[in-house]
Amino acid sequence: MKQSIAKIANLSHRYSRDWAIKDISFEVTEKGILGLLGSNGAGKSTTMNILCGVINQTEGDVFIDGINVRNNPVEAKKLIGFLPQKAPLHMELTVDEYLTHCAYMRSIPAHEIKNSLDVAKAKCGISHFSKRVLSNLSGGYQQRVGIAQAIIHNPKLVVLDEPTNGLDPNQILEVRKLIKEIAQDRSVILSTHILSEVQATCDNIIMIEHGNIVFADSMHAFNNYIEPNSLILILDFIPEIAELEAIPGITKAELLHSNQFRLHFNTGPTITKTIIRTCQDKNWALAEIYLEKSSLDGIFAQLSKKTAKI
Ligand SMILES: Nc1ncnc2c1ncn2[C@@H]1O[C@H](COP(=O)(O)OP(=O)(O)OP(=O)(O)O)[C@@H](O)[C@H]1O
Repeated sequence: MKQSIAKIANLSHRYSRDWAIKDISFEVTEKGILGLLGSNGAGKSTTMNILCGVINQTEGDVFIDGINVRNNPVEAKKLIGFLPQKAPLHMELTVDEYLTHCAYMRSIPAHEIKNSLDVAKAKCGISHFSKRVLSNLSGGYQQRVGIAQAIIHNPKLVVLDEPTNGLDPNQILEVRKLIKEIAQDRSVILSTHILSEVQATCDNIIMIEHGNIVFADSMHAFNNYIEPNSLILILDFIPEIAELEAIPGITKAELLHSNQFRLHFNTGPTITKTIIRTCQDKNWALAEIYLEKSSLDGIFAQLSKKTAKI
């Protein structure tokens, strides 16, 4: 069984009047990537800031490798690397100057600093930019420098708050690949409001909404739990809506464009086989059929319905 590296117990936080998170509990296992998914304002940054000792919680406890972050922040922070939503970069410094500064901030002994820089830069693929001023790097490379500062002291846990925000599609793929690499020998918590980010990167997922956890399990369990319930059907022959709704398992059919329909179903995704067979039998000349992926809002709606049934 995997060891736990972080324990978040009954964590709540209130900014002046309003609660941002309420009674959140979860554990982070050693190695692998945990995705913290939630829409804007759900409470992700608040959770991460408390976890990393940036702000103090109103209630509850956070333990990193058994160390209480609130009671012993200096020791706990030695085990954590943090890349906040806005990377703490000093744009006027070169990569080496900046990372050296970070190494001093992390109390790395002077004789180990060069090696720490070399390891972090090699891991993040930025060794060739050592002398480059940060403001002259692309957004993707600046983010790599942000990740390098988070691993400079070789922490057991790395916390990344929306690490691919603002990057172009190629940079997103590269940063995701880098995150997977750094998670090979430590735990990573990654926060995002993008479901596909978690699906592409994470082993486990925690979904948070209005400051509460609404789902916590493996990615595999999540994908089984959240099944699509609509599909798009494109036909060369246009049947009546009533004929589509007569297919067993179809609860509703909508005409989207001239020959494109959205079908809602209450069976599993194998409904597509029934539809393909019906199209053949009725000569509707099937051009295309595909399941629709649920949006984050749709998933929250599905989750709250399922949770209400439990
Ligand atoms: N410093 C603050 N003072 C008052 N309220 C705050 C503060 N920071 C966050 N909040 C509120 O707390 C709630 C949770 O915010 P938080 O930033 O943790 O969410 P988030 O999931 O990280 O969202 P985003 O992705 O937009 O950053 C929101 O309602 C937000 O407005």
